[in-house]
Amino acid sequence: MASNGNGIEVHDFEFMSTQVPNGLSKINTKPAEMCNDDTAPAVKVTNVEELHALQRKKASAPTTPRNATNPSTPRSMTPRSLLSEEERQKQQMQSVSASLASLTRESGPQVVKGDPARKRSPPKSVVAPRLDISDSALKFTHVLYNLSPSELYEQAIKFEKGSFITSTGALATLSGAKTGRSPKDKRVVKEETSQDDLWWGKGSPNIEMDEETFLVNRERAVDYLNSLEKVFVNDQFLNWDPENRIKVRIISARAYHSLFMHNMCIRPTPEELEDFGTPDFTIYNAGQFPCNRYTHYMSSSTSIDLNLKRKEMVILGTQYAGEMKKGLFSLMHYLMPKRGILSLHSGCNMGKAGDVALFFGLSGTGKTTLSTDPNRQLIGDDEHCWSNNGVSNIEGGCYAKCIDLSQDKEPEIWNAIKFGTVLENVVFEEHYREVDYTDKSVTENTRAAYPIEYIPNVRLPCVGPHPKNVILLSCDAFGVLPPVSKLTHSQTMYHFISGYTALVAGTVEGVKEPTATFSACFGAAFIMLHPTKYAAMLAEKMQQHGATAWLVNTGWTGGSYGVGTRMKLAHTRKIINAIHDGSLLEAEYVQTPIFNLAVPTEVNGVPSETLQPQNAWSDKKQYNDTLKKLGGLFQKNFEVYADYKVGGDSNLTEKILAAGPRLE
Ligand SMILES: Nc1ncnc2c1ncn2[C@@H]1O[C@H](COP(=O)(O)OP(=O)(O)O)[C@@H](O)[C@H]1O
Ligand SMILES: C=C(OP(=O)(O)O)C(=O)O
Ligand SMILES: [Ca+2]
Ligand SMILES: [Mn+2]
Repeated sequence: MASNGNGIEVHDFEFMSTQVPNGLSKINTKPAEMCNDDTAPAVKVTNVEELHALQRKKASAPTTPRNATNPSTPRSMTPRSLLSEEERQKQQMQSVSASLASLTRESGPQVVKGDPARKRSPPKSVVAPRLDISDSALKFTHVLYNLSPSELYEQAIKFEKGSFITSTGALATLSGAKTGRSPKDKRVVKEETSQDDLWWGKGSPNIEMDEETFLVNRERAVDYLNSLEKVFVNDQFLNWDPENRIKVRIISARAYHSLFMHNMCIRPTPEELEDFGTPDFTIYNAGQFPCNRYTHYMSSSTSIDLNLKRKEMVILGTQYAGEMKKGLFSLMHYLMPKRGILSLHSGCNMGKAGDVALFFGLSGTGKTTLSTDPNRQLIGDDEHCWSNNGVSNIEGGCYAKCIDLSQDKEPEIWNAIKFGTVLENVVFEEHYREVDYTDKSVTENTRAAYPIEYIPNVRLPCVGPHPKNVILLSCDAFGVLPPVSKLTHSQTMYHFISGYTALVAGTVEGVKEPTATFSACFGAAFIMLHPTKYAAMLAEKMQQHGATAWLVNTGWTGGSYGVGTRMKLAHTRKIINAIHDGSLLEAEYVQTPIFNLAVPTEVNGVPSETLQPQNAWSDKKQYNDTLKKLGGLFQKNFEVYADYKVGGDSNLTEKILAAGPRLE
């Protein structure tokens, strides 16, 4: 072998070659009539740019499939409206420019659609030229509008630190300093259109803010977003009930946030996107950019501000994506009851016989895990509406906890963690990018957000008939609540209003004492009206449709946290199966002390001795003391509701008060 002088190796043998003056051999090209493998015609381009342009076919982001038989709805490329494509795009960008407009300057920012990295010629403005020129007005903000998961992956990986593709194809991301919601930093504007309807004061999640302060924060977010070279805009829907669909626009600074909402909201078809028009609600997510602590009402550098009159939400100083999803849920908790529709913090699935079950519960109690069931169609894992027509999912995706996730115990969720899924704050092996779901180094609240159709037995559209069973999930770390009990109508209301769960205090070594959490309607952080309003609606709907309610403890058995163990998921699933198939309704029941709960003596597949919690405890005195202690916590929590009426029926209120634990 020899070198040609340029460091390139030249093979010093001769094959059909002729010697040329510089000593290098020239290989003869084959005659045309000889056998040639290269039968495909040459590409029709004149340069490499054109070749690369060919690689990318014009289309829009994937939509949420509308039915189960055809999950991949063909993407029509013919615009339905009479507007030219150019005119339509212009209107779209004018709408985005209006959303991003500063309220203190003359007109909206100059927005231009597309990735700044791909532009070669100067962009054309979509807003009229103005006289009061400022630097911010001269600058273009590039709008990455409803990008597809692939495009969002590329943006995240190129520009956002901490973004990686895992071994199964998911996008691993970091949410920064905040790895959970910040309920103490949530503010709701007190304004004349909604203030009389909303729940204010003790126990309420709605901490007030005035209209002007909202505008200060809005301006801060808008200025921050416009100062960026590019922003992500998602135009999507909430609610599978077509009559009560809400159009939402989410403006964010990160591809991770855009992909998260792409997965979590309902994805429009190209036709729906064309007709999108003005959104009903807009989120300005400034993410890592903090609020100004000198601003009135601010108690930290994080602020999540909801303005029902302006139909806007501003997020400053947190990148936790769940804040957007749950912010929209708060909005629905205001809008839907106004239309006589009950909004529910619950999972929902449906059996082959068309029997629908709701799974209420606070964070981590099992809504997502238990509504994802191979034998039943998934309607949704977290947010639903119950109208006169039945139930509908609000969202287009699921948001599962992944701590200790195993393929064995939760195969459907495991398999959903693939290309397109956002994995938040998980830890992975650095070379193969295999996720270690047991690793809590970043947080215990690791999450996966995936489109709902990633669960194979999804029900599309995500709607169903009136529920037959209502399951109240409680993760009782005290270990005294029975694994399952059947509730009376008034007990259902008592436990729904109480919204009890007790999780272990944290991951700190040696923390033994569980802390009780009472969260009205199993979602006090998201409700907008007084809890009794939702409770009255639930009571009425359950009675009207003859639904049965159950209290299921997915928490501890055989002792409190530290002594006992977590209820086996396999056992909880057996219990849930017995609820679904109707067999539990036929069972024999015994009443428990203090809480007076009806507990079945047998459940197929569950050891009978675990059904009565006192049997599972070795220290009976400790069991009794713990049970009394929990009863006392329930009573104390309920005191504030003693003065409220549930619905028009004063009898019901009395019955609810009597349905709680009795300590004698
Ligand atoms: N017996 C059980 N029932 C339900 N979930 C359980 C049980 N034991 C352990 N788990 C775990 O608890 C977590 C429940 O979380 P998830 O279903 O996401 O809650 P939610 O959707 O209500 O916030 C999951 O990580 C699940 O694996
Ligand atoms: C995203 C959340 O939902 P959940 O834990 O109920 O699944 C949350 O409460 O932050
Ligand atoms: Ca969940
Ligand atoms: Mn939830």
